Amino acid sequence: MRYLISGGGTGGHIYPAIAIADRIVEAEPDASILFVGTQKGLEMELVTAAGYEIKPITVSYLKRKLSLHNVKSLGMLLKGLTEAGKIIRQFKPDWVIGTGGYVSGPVVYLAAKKGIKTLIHEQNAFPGLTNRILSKHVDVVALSFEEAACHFRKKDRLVVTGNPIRKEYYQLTVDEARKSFPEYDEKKMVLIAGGSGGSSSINTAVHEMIKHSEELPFKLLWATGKNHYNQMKNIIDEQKLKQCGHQIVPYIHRMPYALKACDLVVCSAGAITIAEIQASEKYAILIPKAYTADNHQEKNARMMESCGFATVIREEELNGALLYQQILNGLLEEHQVLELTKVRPAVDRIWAHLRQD
Ligand SMILES: CC(=O)N[C@H]1[C@@H](OP(=O)(O)OP(=O)(O)OC[C@H]2O[C@@H](n3ccc(=O)[nH]c3=O)[C@H](O)[C@@H]2O)O[C@H](CO)[C@@H](O)[C@@H]1O
Repeated sequence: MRYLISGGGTGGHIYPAIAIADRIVEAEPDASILFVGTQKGLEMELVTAAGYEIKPITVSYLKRKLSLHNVKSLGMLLKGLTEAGKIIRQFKPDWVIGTGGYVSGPVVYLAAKKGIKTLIHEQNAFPGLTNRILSKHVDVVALSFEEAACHFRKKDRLVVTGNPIRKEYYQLTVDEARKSFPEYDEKKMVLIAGGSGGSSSINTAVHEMIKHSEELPFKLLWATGKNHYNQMKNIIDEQKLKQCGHQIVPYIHRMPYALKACDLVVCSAGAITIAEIQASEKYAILIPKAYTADNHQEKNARMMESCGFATVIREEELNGALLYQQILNGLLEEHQVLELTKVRPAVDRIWAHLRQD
């Protein structure tokens, strides 16, 4: 079978698409898979690194109010629809799958109009605009949370699958993962990341905390986010940081290993990151990004907190001293983590729907 997959913009849309592709290939090794993204998006790098072919189309996001930007975006959307149409005609997919982000809009919409089978996946309890529009046209709307259902009108096509994550999260052992990080052997390893784009509030608090980094009883693996990296490197004493055994990087490419190896995670509360933390069986300090649609990151974080799997710090109360204290508490106390054996991987549920024609 032939599968065209589109999802982009941020890691939270791209990694689920890769996880679904990996599951398809596992079940159907001779399947043909092609991704569609935008030239500027993170998807070009991440999808290629995962070993799949990706073709670009031209699209841009729409602002919620009238603006010159929207006039330009509509022009780009028309161009994107033409380009998506050409890719669909040439590739002749049996299924078209969208995992959100505005790039998936024209691809999935055109495929549905042409009568090709379509599935979209929504990662959050509050669905994104592209998926809400597409849901009226597609065959299957796969949800990660039951709570998302009330935002969709056509209930007959909704299925709850959970969030698909890459299989390494279920397969890696802590011992295997730790071999990739021998430098953290004698102190606890704390992983810090602010989602695929990084978080300036987390970076600022970490910077405040590491001013006295030689005294910290743990070592950091700190991903600043690519756009924040140069600025952070300019204001911290990187040499001193290194001497104390901490690492600062723009982006962690081997996140399954880092998450499995670490003793504690500090991160923002994107839906995919949370699914990965659960699968890695780690306790987390979650700092939800405050400006997300319907404040969905705080809802994700509170759900983890209410189950006892995380401590939540709101961005407005975050500072270096509080972060330090919560990391110490997180490392010292015994915490409960999700029992993985009770969870059926979401990719299996999604695959079950793709298999039914
Ligand atoms: C600001 C915003 O609206 N963010 C949204 C976006 O975030 P974002 O892309 O940050 O989404 P997530 O936190 O869910 O996922 C980030 C992904 O990037 C990976 N990663 C991250 C950092 C790094 O250095 N290396 C790395 O590999 C993580 O392991 C994860 O797989 O999509 C998510 C899923 O739709 C939403 O829940 C988030 O609210």
